[in-house]
Amino acid sequence: QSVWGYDRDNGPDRWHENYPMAKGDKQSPIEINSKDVRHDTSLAPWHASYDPGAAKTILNNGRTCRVVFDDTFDRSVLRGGPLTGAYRLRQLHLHWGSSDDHGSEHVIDGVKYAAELHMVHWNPKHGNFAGALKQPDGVAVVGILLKVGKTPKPEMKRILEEIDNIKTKGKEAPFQHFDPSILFPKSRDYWTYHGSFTTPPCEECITWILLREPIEVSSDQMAKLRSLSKNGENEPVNPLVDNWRPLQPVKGRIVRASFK
Ligand SMILES: NS(=O)(=O)c1cc(F)cc(F)c1
Ligand SMILES: [Zn+2]
Repeated sequence: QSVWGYDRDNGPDRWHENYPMAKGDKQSPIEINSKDVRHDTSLAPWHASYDPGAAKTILNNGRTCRVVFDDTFDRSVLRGGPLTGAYRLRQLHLHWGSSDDHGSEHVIDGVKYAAELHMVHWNPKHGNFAGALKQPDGVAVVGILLKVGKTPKPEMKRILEEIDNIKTKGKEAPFQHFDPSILFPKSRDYWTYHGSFTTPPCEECITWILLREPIEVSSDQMAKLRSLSKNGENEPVNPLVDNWRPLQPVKGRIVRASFK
């Protein structure tokens, strides 16, 4: 029984065999087509108030690089936008490609970005994260697109500097005193739609808040991400790349924009 992944024998086309939700009609990611987007003037701005002390560790789980936060109380929260109430920051992670011309999960008017960063928050009215997964308003993910450019965002350095300590699957390192809101681009413009986890169990519990403005990383920083291995330290190196899910059918969903 092979655990899910992104290879031929355990990849996105086979996830539905163990995770039936993968064939649902509110799956993510999707392509954002500006011509189909509706500008919703009633959409409020979103606000993140994160406690840098909530950051705990960074780990390589063989499928992504993930930073974990203390979410035992309303310590780092996301409010506003399409959301009702305060959602607690639980973790952030990334998806990226094997080269700079692809790797993001969401695609914007046909454009693929080198990577996509997800900040995962859950609604404490549902008790715990596992309970929130079962609710349509259970989880909110802020998605940030990463593009390769000449003026990389210095704030990304902190995460990428840690990569050397978590090269192989299962490696974890302390990651403290980190406020992820420094990663946000200048503009707060966003698209929002209702969708799912882009990985198993593919539960349809996510209010996506996808930021319109990408942040910049350098090609060297992308190479650093690609130096992570899917395998453990005593196994052959298996580059952790292309951990993105292909586009899923929109199935009539409306994507709203906070901007004109
Ligand atoms: N990629 S994603 O943001 O939909 C996601 C969120 C999550 F909480 C756990 C996952 F495994 C994946
Ligand atoms: Zn993700």
